[in-house]
Amino acid sequence: MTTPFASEQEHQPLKVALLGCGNVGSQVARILLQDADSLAARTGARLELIGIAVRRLEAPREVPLPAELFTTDAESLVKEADLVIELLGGIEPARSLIQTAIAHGACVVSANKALLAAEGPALYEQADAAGVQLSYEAAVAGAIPILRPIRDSLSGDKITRVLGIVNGTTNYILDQMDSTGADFATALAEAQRLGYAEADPTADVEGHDAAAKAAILASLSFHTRFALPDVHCEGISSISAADIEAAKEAGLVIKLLAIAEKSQSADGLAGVSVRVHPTLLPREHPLAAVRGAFNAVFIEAEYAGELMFYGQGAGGNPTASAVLGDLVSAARRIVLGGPGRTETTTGQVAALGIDQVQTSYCIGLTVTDQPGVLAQITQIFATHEVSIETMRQTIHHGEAGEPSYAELRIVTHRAVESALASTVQKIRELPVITGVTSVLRVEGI
Ligand SMILES: NC(=O)C1=CN([C@@H]2O[C@H](COP(=O)(O)OP(=O)(O)OC[C@H]3O[C@@H](n4cnc5c(N)ncnc54)[C@H](O)[C@@H]3O)[C@@H](O)[C@H]2O)C=CC1
Ligand SMILES: N[C@@H](CC=O)C(=O)O
Ligand code: NA
Repeated sequence: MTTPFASEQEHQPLKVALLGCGNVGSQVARILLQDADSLAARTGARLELIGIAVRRLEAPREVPLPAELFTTDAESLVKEADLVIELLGGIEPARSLIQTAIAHGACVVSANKALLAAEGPALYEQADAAGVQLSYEAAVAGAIPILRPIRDSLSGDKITRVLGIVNGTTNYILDQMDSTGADFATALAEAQRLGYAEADPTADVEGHDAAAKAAILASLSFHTRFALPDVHCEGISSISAADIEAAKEAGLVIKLLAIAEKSQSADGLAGVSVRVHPTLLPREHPLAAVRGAFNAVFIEAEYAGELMFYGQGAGGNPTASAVLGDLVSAARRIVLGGPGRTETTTGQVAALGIDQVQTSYCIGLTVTDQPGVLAQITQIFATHEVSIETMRQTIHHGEAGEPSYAELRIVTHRAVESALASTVQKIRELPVITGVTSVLRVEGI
């Protein structure tokens, strides 16, 4: 019986350069060395790790690796390689080193969503022109195979909507706050300790990491290059314990979602809305069950219907799994020959601004407890053509002469964001309103 890689014995080893030896890089190096035989069998050529670019040769390392592999000369290392794995993070020198690798004919594997969201189109074009592969499965939802299914398995379908929990750190924080009552700072510190968070966790907490992933997901799903400025981004730093508690009472859960969906602006322009923001979901929604640092991407496609991809979106080993999958795939292409995968940009749809988004909203208000208050509020909703789905009122009776007040939680039908914003603005101006405690978007109701 012949193996698919009859040339296995003959093909010369492929030289692999690794840039970065942090959480992910150290695990990639370990697996490349430890699983060298099985990787060679699957690839048809040995994947020979020729060097690891680091900042300091003597830095203490949690994963023991042969000292002779370390170098501080990333540039020279890249020029010798057939395959380059970029796990430095950040824009520079990652971008220049990837450009050098491509110019020298190397295939590149990267997990750097920040770079790909900012500079992806230029890099893909350079790679296409050079006939080499630039792969980045690890950049979105870590270990979960999601980019390849969107690009390849669903290439005969039409994706209409993508909803993703694509940042493990924020999902971990929100889940800890929801399930254990942990405070924000403690949950964040634990996510950092577990290796989920970015070097600067602001990128996680403020939604920038998820926004970069949303741009990549939207680009592949809608065959159009979306970049970071196309993504509306709100993080979770304004989510309070009270918001979590109120959501719980209403049978909802707060998740930071990356959303990319086909939509239409008020004036009929077809486009795609790409956004990241805290979102209320019913507790029975499949994404509500995604706990801890896990990620999941929920896709709606015209023919496939609903699909959900679930798994570990962060951490050294899970991310290394996706990196190595890309590496083996790129190496096989070198062994077998043939063209690499290319991005398609045939969609050319417009990115819609956040003011044109249509979704449901949950608005928390505190109001004075007096006759006619609800009528004033509902009148404003009616004037702005925002339809109310449910309204819940809790009266708090004042103690020791304090006046009583009411807490209102109003959930709307789908409404246009700009109309909702004007509604909330007018409500704030009502003398009977003592506070707008939260305005959160709702999906899945
Ligand atoms: N940690 C995770 O769970 C995931 C990380 N990623 C991405 O993978 C990449 C790597 O992430 P981590 O390993 O977590 O980061 P890290 O911060 O643990 O590792 C990066 C390493 O690169 C080194 N480095 C930075 N600039 C360098 C330079 N100029 N020369 C030599 N070394 C340099 C740093 O000293 C550090 O050791 C990032 O792009 C990140 O966004 C993607 C998915 C999940
Ligand atoms: N910091 C990111 C790591 C993976 O991309 C996260 O928390 O998900
Ligand atoms: Na992935």
